[in-house]
Amino acid sequence: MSDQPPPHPPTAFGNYQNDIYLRALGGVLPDHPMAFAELEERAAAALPPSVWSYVAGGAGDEATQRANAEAFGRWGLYPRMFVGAKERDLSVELFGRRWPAPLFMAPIGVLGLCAQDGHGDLAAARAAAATGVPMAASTLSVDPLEDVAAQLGGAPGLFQLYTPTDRDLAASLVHRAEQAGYTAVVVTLDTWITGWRPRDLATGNFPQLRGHCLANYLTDPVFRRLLGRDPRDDPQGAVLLWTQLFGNPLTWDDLPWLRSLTKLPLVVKGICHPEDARRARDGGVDALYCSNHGGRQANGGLPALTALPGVVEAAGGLPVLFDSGVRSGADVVKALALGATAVGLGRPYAYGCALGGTDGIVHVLKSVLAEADLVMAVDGYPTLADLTPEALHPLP
Ligand SMILES: Cc1cc2nc3c(=O)[nH]c(=O)nc-3n(C[C@H](O)[C@H](O)[C@H](O)COP(=O)(O)O)c2cc1C
Ligand SMILES: O=C(O)C(=O)c1ccccc1
Repeated sequence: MSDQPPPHPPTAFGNYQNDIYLRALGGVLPDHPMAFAELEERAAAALPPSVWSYVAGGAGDEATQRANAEAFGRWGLYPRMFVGAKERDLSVELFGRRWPAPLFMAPIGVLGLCAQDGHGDLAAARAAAATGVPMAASTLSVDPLEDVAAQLGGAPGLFQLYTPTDRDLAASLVHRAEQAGYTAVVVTLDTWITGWRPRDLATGNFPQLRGHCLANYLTDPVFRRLLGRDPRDDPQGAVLLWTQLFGNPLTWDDLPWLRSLTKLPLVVKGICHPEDARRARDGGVDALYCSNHGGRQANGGLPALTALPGVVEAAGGLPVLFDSGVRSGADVVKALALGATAVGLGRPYAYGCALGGTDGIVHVLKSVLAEADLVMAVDGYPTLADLTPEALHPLP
């Protein structure tokens, strides 16, 4: 991965709208859905049922998952007039790189399986290359993290770490991410154990247990040493070893060790309580990531958007990444106004991947960015600095 910034001007995302209308004048309509509801419906039809239920499903009766998305409806943006927000600048500096917009692809473990060709992680990396939108690559990928990084084409990549119980394996994964050119390490804290997921339980489906998305382990020298033989000679043994190594119930005592693993910026994902935000900041992390894993892990939780302002306040100026329930450009703008530094898109880009691989993901990213840009234009917020909590009014 080169250090060159991606060749995308950090502006005028709204032009995607013009492109679509112009193509339509020539008789060509968009290949992919323009509304989230249709995107979801078509992805449901396109994906094998087991992949669909894994991706779309969540914990318990999915009340928290729904609440994540509904929370955006409880805020309204004030439109401001006579601003003349003719040019918008959505670019943001993060982890030593300039991002074209405060949007990134959240880590999605089974993304690989969402693509028709079975290589969704590579599709997402190519979509990052095509748009400049950074990708957070999951530990659980079909293709090894090095192969994913090789497709990023200069767009920033973040490596998401599921911290294994074996410290040497953790160090090896992080070292590989550094070598491959990722610009930050995101440690996910809320998934050392799998939440209660009725859809997956009803179908007895858990992709990793069937050996899917384990490439980062199978290619790892430490994992292979622990396995004691070539994983191809013992695929069952490899999955069994993975189940033993995957989930590490970390405590605050582990944070100094996590911090010592890398000089790259360290981000902790799953922070929703202000006290946790303060402790993580005091423990030397470089950024917080407010998320409830899209309601996949624990039902009965508060919407991540509701937790965001408390995390931002406790962050004391550290960047705060955010995801969970973002479905549109307007949602992105609201999360930014509530203090997010950058916003992660989750399921929607996985659905784009299901419908059209790289092309489908590019369409989803461009649509979300175009809407965010046009909301900022129409409502009179030309820069990210204009998006403050004062831009929002709570709805009854
Ligand atoms: C199918 C699927 C797999 C996921 N895998 C991971 C993962 O490997 N690592 C991680 O940190 N988060 C993972 N997440 C959580 C996302 O990063 C993000 O927090 C979540 O998708 C946000 O919710 P939303 O998609 O409803 O907006 C996954 C989410 C989905 C839908
Ligand atoms: O499905 C997920 O959300 C996920 O990230 C995961 C990964 C491994 C075990 C359990 C959940």
